[in-house]
Amino acid sequence: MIADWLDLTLEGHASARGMGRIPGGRYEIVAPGVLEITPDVTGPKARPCVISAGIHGNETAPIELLGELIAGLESGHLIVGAPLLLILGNLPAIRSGERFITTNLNRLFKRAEASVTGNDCPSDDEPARARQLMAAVDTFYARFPLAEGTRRLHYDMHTAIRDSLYPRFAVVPFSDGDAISASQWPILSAAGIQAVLHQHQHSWTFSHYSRHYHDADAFTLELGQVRPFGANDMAALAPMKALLAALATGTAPAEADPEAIDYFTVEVELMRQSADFTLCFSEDVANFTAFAPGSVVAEDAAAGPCIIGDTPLRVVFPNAKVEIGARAALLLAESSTPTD
Ligand SMILES: O=C(O)CCC(=O)N[C@@H](CCC(=O)O)C(=O)O
Ligand SMILES: [Zn+2]
Repeated sequence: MIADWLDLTLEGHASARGMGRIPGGRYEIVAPGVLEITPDVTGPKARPCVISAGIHGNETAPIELLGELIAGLESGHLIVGAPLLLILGNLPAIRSGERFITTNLNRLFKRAEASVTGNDCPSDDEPARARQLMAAVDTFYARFPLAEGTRRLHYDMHTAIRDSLYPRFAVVPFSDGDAISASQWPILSAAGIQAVLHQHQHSWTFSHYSRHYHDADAFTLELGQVRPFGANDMAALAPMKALLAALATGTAPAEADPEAIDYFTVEVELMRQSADFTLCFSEDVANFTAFAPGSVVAEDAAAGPCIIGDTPLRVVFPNAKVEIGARAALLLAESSTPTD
């Protein structure tokens, strides 16, 4: 029973391997917390989809969404019609309700460097998990060749630490390859995504991995704010749930006006460079808050002040407590188009 797989995985009792049937297809547990589902017959809009949650252990709404998807597939309410790789990311962190145990898993998705010795990580837990997940994604995408004119897909679902002027938004990882398929914007709009920000440089996140190495349409999706299990506003995520159902059944997702989304590009990736680092605004400043030219947004003993230049910029993911050398905030400019 794959619904049990989710519970047992979260409780730490799941077997590492196992396989069986669900209505319309079969499943295989290919690694702890990694479930591959293969349809008997692919639907008209099928594309190989990686859907991941819990890369940060305290971000529970995406795990609830994944659970609802699996329950629908197992009960036959949804008939699987596309190859799926469903992933629960950082299992020890999910069990302890922490963002991570030793180091941020979502910065380690870089080939041949996940065992990085240079990141001062005292344990191999998260680097080992990154290697395992990269291998699972590689195997999955290799197993299912693409139909003519289709792209691979990866939605890596998260929730944000802070409140946000746009509660649901997508991060588009940087790529020097093909642009994201234009068809994604109306689909994300219908799924309730309100803003999109395009990264301007490599970031070695999980979604970046699928885009950079596999040319997938790949996104980090921020779906509300961090809450404990049971305290999430799942009603606000009903359109996202419907999108996941369409992907899983290989049917056409709903579409809405892509101009309902506001688009941004990253201008500055603010890094914490010293132990003596502070953000010059309060904890309750929401994601996407704009700072006027001349505003000092951070002070760093090594790098000096970070001052907004000639145009206003919006702040996203501000976090003064990140490891030294890690990203402490993104500063965004408004953009008129969704292309990257
Ligand atoms: O709210 C925050 O400060 C962090 C929320 C979060 O985990 N965001 C992802 C974004 C990944 C990306 O840039 O694509 C992260 O920081 O890993
Ligand atoms: Zn996250």
